[in-house]
Amino acid sequence: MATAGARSAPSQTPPPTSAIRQTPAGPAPGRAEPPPWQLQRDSGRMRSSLAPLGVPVSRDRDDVSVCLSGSWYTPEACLQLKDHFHGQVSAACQRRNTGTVGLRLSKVVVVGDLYVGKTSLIHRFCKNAFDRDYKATIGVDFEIERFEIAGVPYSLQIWDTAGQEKFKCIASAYYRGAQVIITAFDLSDAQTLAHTRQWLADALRENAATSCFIFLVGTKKDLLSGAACEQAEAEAVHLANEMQAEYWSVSAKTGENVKAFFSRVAALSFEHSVLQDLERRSSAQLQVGDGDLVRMKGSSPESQEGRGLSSLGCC
Ligand SMILES: Nc1nc2c(ncn2[C@@H]2O[C@H](COP(=O)(O)OP(=O)(O)OP(=O)(O)O)[C@@H](O)[C@H]2O)c(=O)[nH]1
Repeated sequence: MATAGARSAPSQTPPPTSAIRQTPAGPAPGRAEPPPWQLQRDSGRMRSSLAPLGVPVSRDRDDVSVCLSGSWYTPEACLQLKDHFHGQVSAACQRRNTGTVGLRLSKVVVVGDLYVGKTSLIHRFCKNAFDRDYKATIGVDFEIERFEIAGVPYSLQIWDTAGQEKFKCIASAYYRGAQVIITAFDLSDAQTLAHTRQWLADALRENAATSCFIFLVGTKKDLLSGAACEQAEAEAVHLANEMQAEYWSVSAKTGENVKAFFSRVAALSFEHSVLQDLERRSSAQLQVGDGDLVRMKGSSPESQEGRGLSSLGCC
């Protein structure tokens, strides 16, 4: 991935109660376990194409607890209105029965026009930094963010893709396998909102819509206020509904909503990953126990019906 991580010199001049809150660092000895819906973000990360296992975890934990709802978006702009994880997910977390979820990376792909602030959004979340200078992303770049959700380790691999047309074919090669698609636009530039349809269509060409969470994110919220902001957000919510996406407004400059947004991304994709894993394991068990899979040569299923083990010559 020769182009990953590169930034070029500037070639051109982005249920209705809040439950995301700061919590103290992970449970100290003797402290009560966090409730199952709590999520703790670990600021350990890496910038390379190495596999996720063994990614160093830094000690400066920046913990957040997360629930599945938030108050900064309207219910119409929300994918799911619920306060807690699915019952099976909570139970699996409590029993530490989340299979390989903690070992895998969930892929998040961020797409959108050039200059809308994709890199800035990711940098604000992963590095808590903001750069006023524009350096175009060349191809793709990625960050890995590690979380602990309800005691289960969980990692997001967040792919930053180039918005410039000339890098589009490189970037689109990395869309496949996304669990989350974040389509970003600049709240102060209506054209970039209109282009999100095409960005989403391109990302969905490589992914099944039913297997992805789709987010529409308005960036640079700090540049708008009052009626202009309300109007831009209303148009975005309307489009988000069409796209079956969840809408968020953020500012990488001020940090507004950035952590809450990624916590929401992590919570939804974590829940989905655990449910998928439970389903996969239960269907694998069914197949092992399914008598149809083992059949005596030369005999029809009907002729075997009603036979006990002794009639098959076992005992
Ligand atoms: N005021 C303000 N400026 C922002 C914000 N986010 C990004 N910018 C600025 O917008 C410009 C473009 O930001 P980038 O994050 O590089 O944009 P990008 O979408 O990654 O661009 P490409 O890599 O070309 O696709 C930079 O000058 C940023 O400083 C924001 O929230 N508020």
